[in-house]
Amino acid sequence: MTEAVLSLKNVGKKFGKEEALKSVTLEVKKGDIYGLIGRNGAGKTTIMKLITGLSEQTSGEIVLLGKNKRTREYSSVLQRIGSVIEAPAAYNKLSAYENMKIICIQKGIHDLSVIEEALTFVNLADTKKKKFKNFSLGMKQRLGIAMALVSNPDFLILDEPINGLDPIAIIEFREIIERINREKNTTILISSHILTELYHVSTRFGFIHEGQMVQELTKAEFDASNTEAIVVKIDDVNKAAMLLKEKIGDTFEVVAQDEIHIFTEKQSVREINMLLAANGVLVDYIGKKENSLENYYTNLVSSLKEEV
Ligand SMILES: Nc1ncnc2c1ncn2[C@@H]1O[C@H](COP(=O)(O)OP(=O)(O)OP(=O)(O)O)[C@@H](O)[C@H]1O
Repeated sequence: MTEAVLSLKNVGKKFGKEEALKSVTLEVKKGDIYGLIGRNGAGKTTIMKLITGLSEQTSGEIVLLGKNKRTREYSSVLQRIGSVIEAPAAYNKLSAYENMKIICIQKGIHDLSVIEEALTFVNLADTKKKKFKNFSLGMKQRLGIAMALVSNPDFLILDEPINGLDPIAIIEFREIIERINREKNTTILISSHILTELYHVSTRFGFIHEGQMVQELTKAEFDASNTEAIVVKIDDVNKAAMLLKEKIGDTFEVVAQDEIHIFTEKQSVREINMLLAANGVLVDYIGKKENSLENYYTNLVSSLKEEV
């Protein structure tokens, strides 16, 4: 079984009377890129602050790299993690290199070659004297990651790093995360409410809602439970269903008076379209429904509301 880098068991956190976390159980395994998914205020930052020792849990157990948070050894394992929680903290008037040098001094790192290496890793090696205050948001986020990388962490924690980035910066960011995970063998915990992006980058997901862990699942499990479908909207659903039954058996579902979802991989969009059109069924729409983390999360959250 793959080793757990982090586990939370029944962790609760209260701020006064408000319960920000209610008995959260979560496990990040070695090698994971774990996507922590939740709306604003769901409790993502609170979890990250508890792990990094910026805040104390009210109840439950946190074990990081084999050490319980309630033991003294926890502070030593914190040195093996890197984190960017909320905004990356850097001096506005200093360059990327100068900011990195300060981090190295703070962390007691004498070999300054790590700076160049970390900056290269996040595509910031060419920023020369440019000051932090003049960086784009994407550059700021990447510098935050470079700062977290100087100590070569086993585990990297990133709180909402994609927020506010433009599409190109998001792709660049994704490539960097994947490279860190692959080339440095770093396990990564990343939170976001931009679910399409988390879908691409993560290998495992945890859905958090109103301070509770609703579900954890791997990307493979998610994909298996979200079969792709060909969606057709037609004028005559009965006739279309009859034609489809003859052609592909029961691998379709009538979901509305004008809509059918087809689950077989054997037929292409083009073949289905031709079958329907050739038999006089008018097709208003035909296309593929992609796996959507967004839909999955929305359905999960609304099913919770129905249970209440
Ligand atoms: N220091 C604090 N004092 C009081 N309440 C707090 C504090 N920090 C967080 N909370 C509350 O805890 C809940 C969870 O907040 P948290 O910041 O963890 O959510 P989040 O999922 O990270 O949201 P966001 O995406 O907006 O950052 C919220 O209701 C928030 O108001």
